[in-house]
Amino acid sequence: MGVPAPLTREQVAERIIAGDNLIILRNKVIRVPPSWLATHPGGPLAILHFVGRDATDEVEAFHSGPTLERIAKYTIGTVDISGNGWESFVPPVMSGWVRRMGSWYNEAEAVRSNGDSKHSPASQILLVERSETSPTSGPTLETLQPPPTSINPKISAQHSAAYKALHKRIVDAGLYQCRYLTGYGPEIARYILLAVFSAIAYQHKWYITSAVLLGLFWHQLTFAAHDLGHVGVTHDWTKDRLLAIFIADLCGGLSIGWWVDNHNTHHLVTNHPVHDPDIQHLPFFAISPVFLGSLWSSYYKRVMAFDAFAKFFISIQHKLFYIVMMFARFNLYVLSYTYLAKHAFQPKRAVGGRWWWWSEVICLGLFFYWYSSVLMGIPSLKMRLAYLAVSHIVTSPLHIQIVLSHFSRSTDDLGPAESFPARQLRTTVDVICSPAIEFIHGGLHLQVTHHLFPRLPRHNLRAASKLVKEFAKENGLEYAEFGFIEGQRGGPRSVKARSQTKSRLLVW
Ligand code: HEM
Repeated sequence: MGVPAPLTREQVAERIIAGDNLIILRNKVIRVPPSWLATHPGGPLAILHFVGRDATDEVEAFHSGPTLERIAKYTIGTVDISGNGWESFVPPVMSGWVRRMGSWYNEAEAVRSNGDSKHSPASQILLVERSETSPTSGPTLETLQPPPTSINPKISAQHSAAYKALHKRIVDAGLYQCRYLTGYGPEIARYILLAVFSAIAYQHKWYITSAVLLGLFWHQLTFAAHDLGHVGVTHDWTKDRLLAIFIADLCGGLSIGWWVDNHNTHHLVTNHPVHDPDIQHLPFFAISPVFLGSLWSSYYKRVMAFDAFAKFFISIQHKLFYIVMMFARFNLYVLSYTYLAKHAFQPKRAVGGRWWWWSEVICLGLFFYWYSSVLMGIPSLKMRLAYLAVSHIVTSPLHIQIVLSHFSRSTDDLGPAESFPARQLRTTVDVICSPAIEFIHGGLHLQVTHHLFPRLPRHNLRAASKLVKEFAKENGLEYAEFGFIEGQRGGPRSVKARSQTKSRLLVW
């Protein structure tokens, strides 16, 4: 028997329309079984956002070697990627289509841009609440066709090839190796010192000092939880997750499961107004540019209303920026517990089973026990409230930094033709800071490199970012970076600029 002929674009499209989740990896067509969608450790949306697309760079960035071999076992054929590579389709989920009980369901209506304008590129597809007249039968070939784009497929293929070469340089330089002693040793010493000094201050009844130190402890711990959530420390899912549950849930009161789920989606559709949950977090819609029109969030499965309340807060969002950031951690509690409640009866993931859910619930219970005991041990109500507020407000530089890392960058959707590295460099920015004080930013100031290589241990990001800068220069891509203070000036200003910009949706 000869080698089967590569599948044509039409054949791939037909199978997607028939309900198959096909993704392209190098020249292979991978069919992800429906059962795997619900149990995928990276969540179903990670896969759904790549149906019909060349997902090689994303998949190789997010999976370990053995997992990549496992993924290859789902190959059902090949495609011809000579020339400029595979011309990606628009995944059905990006047009509001999902499969439920084996049938297509239109959960939101896709609004395609009318063409290039000051406010939206021709490639932009947003989602709005579905109307009575929304189609019900399923996506069509037309739905899958990519919108017009300014992206040159030849350049995109070059970026992608250069990224693969860069990834190899990073692997060959040993930058995936975690330096436990010299890398994490000082971190662990810092966490212990902050916790111990906070306890000592508390015992001496220096409550505000204790609250500040506790806030600093949480602030620093977040970075460790972040690395563990990316399986970037031991590179073993179970070990990293157990450590992360201890740090995030028991010490910090936040769900690591919630964080990993939405954070991975954020990494894959960075800054997309309707698909990136990280720019939709703040119930204080004011900060987020996505609320400039009533849109549908494919992650939260709800309409983000552009109502009178939202309009008012958008008009003053630049004034509220720091106030909202001061209390951002409370919002993370809400998101964490809602996530765990929603996932109580969901099918167990392929890695982690149900134990992760129970461990999180138990550790969160223990967090509430120890933190409320701390508060109740303070004699006056006024001081208790001050302790609660100060310990949370001290963590706010973290939230400001994360917001700056993405909100100051483009939220345009340039369509599936844009390469993974080009998209990450366009939507992400570094905060410049000296190595001596970079522990304050926890490695996340090197956000661009982190986004290109999410599983890299944080202490190797600086070395990797030198290679990324060379890559960006050679490929004519902007590597954006600014100082933290400079970013503060630009950050709230850019938020203000957005408040004054008309809705992208309204412009259409
Ligand atoms: C048949 C297809 C797939 C299989 C078998 C698979 C398997 C896995 C496994 C076993 C993990 C746990 C981490 C690891 O062992 O490396 C994982 C995590 C993940 N996968 Fe997949 N995956 C598939 C497709 C995809 C696709 C198409 C994407 C999108 C680009 C994706 C994105 C992710 C993400 C974001 C994570 C989380 C990584 C992290 O926690 O840092 N996966 N996947």
